[in-house]
Amino acid sequence: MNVHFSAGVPVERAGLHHDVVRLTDLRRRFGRTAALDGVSLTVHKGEILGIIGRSGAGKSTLIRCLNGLERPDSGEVFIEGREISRLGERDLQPLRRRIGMIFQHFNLLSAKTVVQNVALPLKIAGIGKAERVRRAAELLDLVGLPEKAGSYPAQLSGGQKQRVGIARALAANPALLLSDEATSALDPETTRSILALLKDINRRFGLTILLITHEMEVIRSIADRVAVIDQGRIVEEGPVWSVFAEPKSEVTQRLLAGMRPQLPPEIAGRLSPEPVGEAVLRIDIFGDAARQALLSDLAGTLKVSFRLIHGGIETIQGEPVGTLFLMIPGGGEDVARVSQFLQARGARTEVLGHVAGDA
Ligand SMILES: Nc1ncnc2c1ncn2[C@@H]1O[C@H](COP(=O)(O)OP(=O)(O)OP(=O)(O)O)[C@@H](O)[C@H]1O
Repeated sequence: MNVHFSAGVPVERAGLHHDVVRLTDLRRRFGRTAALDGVSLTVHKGEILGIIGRSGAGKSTLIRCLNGLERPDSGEVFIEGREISRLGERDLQPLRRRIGMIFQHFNLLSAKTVVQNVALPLKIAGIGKAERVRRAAELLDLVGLPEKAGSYPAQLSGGQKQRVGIARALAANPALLLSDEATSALDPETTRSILALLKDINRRFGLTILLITHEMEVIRSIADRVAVIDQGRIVEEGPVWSVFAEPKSEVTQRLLAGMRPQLPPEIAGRLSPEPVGEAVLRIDIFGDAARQALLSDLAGTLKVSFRLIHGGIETIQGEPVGTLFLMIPGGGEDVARVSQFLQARGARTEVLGHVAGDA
């Protein structure tokens, strides 16, 4: 495969900027709504940054500020080191080409063939036909659709349309691929294959990707870092595994709720604050704490009995992150000893309550 994402970009622009995007204190109001309320954010070269937020959080306004469709009331938008928020339409055009976009509904031109769709950004950039066709064929190879060059979008599946969208977005060698809910209209299996393709392109060619989504699953699958946006503010930001391991904001905790092990409802429904029967202990572990033989050490060292009732450990970006639920019979003393033992090993523990009788 002979695809060079720096080809055609002057060397001084291709190599200089460690940060592809930098937003500083971005603000945009619509009447009384602060769509962006002081957003500062950086997208580093070569990374996949995921921005997640609920409906109305400010994601679309952020994207529009990034590609110059919206002017912020204040703050700055740097693309490859150049401030764009006050540029006129003429100066914006070449800068917009530095950002390739893929969309939820693909936005392909239905009257044009696949190869024409992919080559369109090159045509607009004034590239000659032979070069356009060569480059489009190369990109269709990259996204696994060489045989569909002459097809029309209506003849493709959703996943194939998005592959064409990706090829088109990459045609003009962008510095940044901006993915706006690009897998939201796809079934889970197709979503996985599109995300795998994006990750592969990121790893092989160092392409910087900014993913906008409302699905934590998308973030977990491929992002390196995540920023959580709510009511126009970034409420949490960090490496994906660490935000999954220790979500600090309530919004992040809610977004993660369906993805982390939860206490089974039949036990949750019987929880009582009264210290009777068995105590239910929640244990959150990550990193080194999750690499140890924590439970067998606990049983061997403290000689307390307990049972594991639910939980799991998954690997995110190579880091183990997990939640376990134990039931511990006996008095509060044992529970305190167990908690202390686990905390000393780096785990977080919380006594959720007690369950009387057989659970
Ligand atoms: N042109 C506009 N006029 C008035 N209000 C707007 C406009 N654009 C956005 N808003 C408001 O700003 C807030 C942020 O909207 P935005 O579309 O950026 O959120 P979003 O996170 O993209 O939501 P969604 O995921 O539903 O697309 C919302 O309260 C929205 O109603």
